[in-house]
Amino acid sequence: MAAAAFKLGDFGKVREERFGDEQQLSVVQHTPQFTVSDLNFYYGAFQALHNLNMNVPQDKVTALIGPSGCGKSTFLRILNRMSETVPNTRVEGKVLLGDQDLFSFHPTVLRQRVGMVFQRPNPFPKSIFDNVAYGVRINRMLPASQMKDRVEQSLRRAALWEEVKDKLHVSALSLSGGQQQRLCIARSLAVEPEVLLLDEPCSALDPLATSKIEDLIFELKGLCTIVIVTHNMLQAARVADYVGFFLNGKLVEFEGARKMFMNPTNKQTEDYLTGRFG
Ligand SMILES: Nc1ncnc2c1ncn2[C@@H]1O[C@H](COP(=O)(O)OP(=O)(O)OP(=O)(O)O)[C@@H](O)[C@H]1O
Repeated sequence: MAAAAFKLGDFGKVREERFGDEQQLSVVQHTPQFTVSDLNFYYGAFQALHNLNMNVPQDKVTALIGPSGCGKSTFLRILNRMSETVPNTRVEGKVLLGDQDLFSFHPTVLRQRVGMVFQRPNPFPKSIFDNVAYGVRINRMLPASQMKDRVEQSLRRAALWEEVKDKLHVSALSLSGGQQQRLCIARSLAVEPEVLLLDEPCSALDPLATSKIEDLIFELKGLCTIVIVTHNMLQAARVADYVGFFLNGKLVEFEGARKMFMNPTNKQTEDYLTGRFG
């Protein structure tokens, strides 16, 4: 998808509206949630990621941007080991979650801590309540008596409670696309993950639903670490604290969002942001 044409000043206006007179963030200021060292990833003989090194800061929003096919989703899927579900793949290098080796976890345990929401909402063919309760139930995280509260809290956090509180037992498939996506976010939040990975969560949504999800991402800041892949540069400017720019499987630049959008270090980053390619 070609990026729309922007001037860096356009991003400055968006940042100011959303963040006011913000400080420039430096990556070293924050505790890393993920520490990525010399990471390579292969689909068969094809190398999709090349020697990635970065710290993804804890309890902040990090946006991953870059043209189609540059490896953003591959990287995101490594962070909760969904990448391993693709046959004939290989990973090299090191990723720490906090101070623990990401690859030492049992994937099911890891995915309780690192939740993921996909591009297209994928509710289960169950009631709204059962969708949200699903992960909590299968992981036996709570007694049944506390489930109602957890479901309500998760739906409230996903800004969906008011719209569904009177129909918790109807099928989730009867909800609109935007509501289904917020339901999937509520389902991920219900297990109280430390990290939420969002792979283009708004690409199938209309502007109103998109703006609700962006507000939600903004509100979740400080409660969990969010890593979002997006093709929408204005969306990245509206929600991100940090931004990583990928190109051809390499991480070209990783910066505080203000610096990235207003004064990128790399010429290729500026060309991508301003729509000269992509
Ligand atoms: N299952 C797979 N098998 C083989 N190659 C794959 C597979 N998934 C992705 N790739 C390749 O890996 C590279 C990176 O793909 P990836 O989906 O990570 O890019 P992306 O930046 O997320 O793209 P987009 O923005 O279009 O979603 C591409 O060349 C893609 O063709």
